[in-house]
Amino acid sequence: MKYQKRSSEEQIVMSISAAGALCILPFLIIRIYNQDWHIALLNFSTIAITSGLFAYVYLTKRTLLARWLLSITCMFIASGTIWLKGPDQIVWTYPAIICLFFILPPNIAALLSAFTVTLIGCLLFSDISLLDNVRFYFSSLITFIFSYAFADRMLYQQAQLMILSYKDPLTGVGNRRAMEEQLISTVQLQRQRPSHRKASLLLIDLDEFKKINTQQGHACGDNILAQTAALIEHLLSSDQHLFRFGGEEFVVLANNDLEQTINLAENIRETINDFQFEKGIHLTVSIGLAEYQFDETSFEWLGRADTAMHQAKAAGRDLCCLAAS
Ligand SMILES: Nc1nc2c(ncn2[C@@H]2O[C@H](COP(=O)(O)OP(=O)(O)OP(=O)(O)O)[C@@H](O)[C@H]2O)c(=O)[nH]1
Repeated sequence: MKYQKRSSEEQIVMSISAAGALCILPFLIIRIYNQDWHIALLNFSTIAITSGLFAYVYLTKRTLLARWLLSITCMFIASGTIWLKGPDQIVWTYPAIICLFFILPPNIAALLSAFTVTLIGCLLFSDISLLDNVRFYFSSLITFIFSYAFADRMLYQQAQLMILSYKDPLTGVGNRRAMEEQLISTVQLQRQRPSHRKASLLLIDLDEFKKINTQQGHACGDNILAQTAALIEHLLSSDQHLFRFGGEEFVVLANNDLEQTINLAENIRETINDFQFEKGIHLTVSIGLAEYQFDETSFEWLGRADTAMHQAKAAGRDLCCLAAS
């Protein structure tokens, strides 16, 4: 069977649904045994809903509707149980709050859990002492604050990790992973809509870069790479994206017609040639340029740009070469 990779959202919804159904099952059996039909019906409905949501996410990989339904189920199973069985079921409030923060964005979870706590508070108000009321609100508030802080922190760290995983740490431009994903989506778009505006690739290789490392040191080489990336990035429009392909090679993905991309390549070559780097270092680049051809893969497209770049090297460097069709 083919292994299906699941997003973290799918995993969270599926595990909470499965855990919910499995944890409630023993209670359902006890309720049926005790002929406690109202709560048995509530437990049965919860198991049916959570199992259904598990199957829905498993089969469709969609989570938006499932997350909302699961949150509403969490809220109502907690308040329903307390309403039917009385104050000794109060403990179900805390897992319900934590669950909401796992499933929904922190601000929405905060609103829904405040609603749930208020609802349960109203149901319990006249059944428990004033001190127990205060205890309930305080313990719910503490659970709420910890869950909010944890969920908010997780969200922030997730966003930071996402940025880091697509960024080259030395130059700050997109890394190879970012480039590959962008290339794949560009190829998909070009295949689906051949009439869509053209896309071209520039493969930019720094000439005789090894000499800089050998003569001036690796740290100086690093600075030159970062400066080169900044110089190129400065020349790009919003339709053109720079990535570090690896080592001293960069790629520009340009969603322009060929003429514009040829101008861009010449502009990059001249700008770097004219620039005075630190310690009086002078640098040139060789550029291979390839326009996307219908139905080729991203690998083939990049391969043609690479061949053109090597032709530029072979022809004496500091040149732009257009790939053969
Ligand atoms: N400082 C520094 N050097 C790097 C980095 N990545 C790759 N290099 C160096 O880049 C150099 C690339 O050398 P080569 O592939 O032989 O090419 P070249 O000297 O540029 O010569 P041509 O490409 O033929 O013009 C190697 O010396 C690598 O060590 C890096 O992140 N920092």
